[in-house]
Amino acid sequence: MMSDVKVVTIDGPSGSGKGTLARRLANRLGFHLLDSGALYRLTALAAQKAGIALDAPEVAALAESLNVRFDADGAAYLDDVCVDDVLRTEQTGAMASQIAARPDVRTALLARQKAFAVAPGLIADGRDMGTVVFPDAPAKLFLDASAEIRANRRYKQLIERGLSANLSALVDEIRIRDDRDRNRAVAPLRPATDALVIDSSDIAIEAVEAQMLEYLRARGIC
Ligand SMILES: Nc1ncnc2c1ncn2[C@@H]1O[C@H](COP(=O)(O)OP(=O)(O)O)[C@@H](O)[C@H]1O
Ligand SMILES: Nc1ccn([C@H]2C[C@H](O)[C@@H](COP(=O)(O)OP(=O)(O)O)O2)c(=O)n1
Repeated sequence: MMSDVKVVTIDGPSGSGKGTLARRLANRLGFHLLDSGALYRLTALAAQKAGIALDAPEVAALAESLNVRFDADGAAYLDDVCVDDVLRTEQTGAMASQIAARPDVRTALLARQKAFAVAPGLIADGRDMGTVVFPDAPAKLFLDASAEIRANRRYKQLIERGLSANLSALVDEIRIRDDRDRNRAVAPLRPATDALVIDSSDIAIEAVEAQMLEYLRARGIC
């Protein structure tokens, strides 16, 4: 039952470190992991593959019937084909942000996200984990960092993967995506009123994790 499951939510804008910290905490605590952004990205890719416009009402039906799975490393499969490389690009992130503004798409993905809450616990990474999907979660975190620092992190990540990147274009893209995610009518990106907000602009990953663990210990999660 949901109440037996310790749900920890981590929300925040692109490049704030949600995915990195969610993985680290899930490994450390032996909890399951929900990468909710991947579901929005997969829906956008499925729409593209089916030739459906991102603003068409058919996208919600597609989201509902999505044939997806994640392997043990978190790599995503759409219709049994690994799509992880294309899934993680900035272009797919931008498409995901567009379809994510549709209320019917968000509703279509809700039950699928809630189903990830399985004992002993879940680390849920996204934009509305603490506000909409798991409003009763006993622990809520919100990660932030300046747009410049987040774009810089993304730049380094892309270069490390051997991909080309343009820093000033990344700053612009991050600002556009932030703006869309923060100002949409349904489930906008914002901290839950009971979330611990951590600005990681000047804090190393290990120190962010230490702050999160201290918060989780204080709430009896670990
Ligand atoms: N506190 C931090 N300091 C420096 N780099 C960080 C920090 N947090 C995350 N990163 C790096 O920033 C990049 C983006 O992090 P990621 O976890 O993918 O962010 P998000 O899931 O919020 O988009 C990764 O390369 C990650 O290693
Ligand atoms: N819970 C969520 C997760 C993602 N989204 C949307 C908005 C985001 O810009 C896109 C992509 O999210 P994702 O977390 O994969 O992106 P980042 O890794 O933070 O760059 O999906 C959302 O609306 N709600």
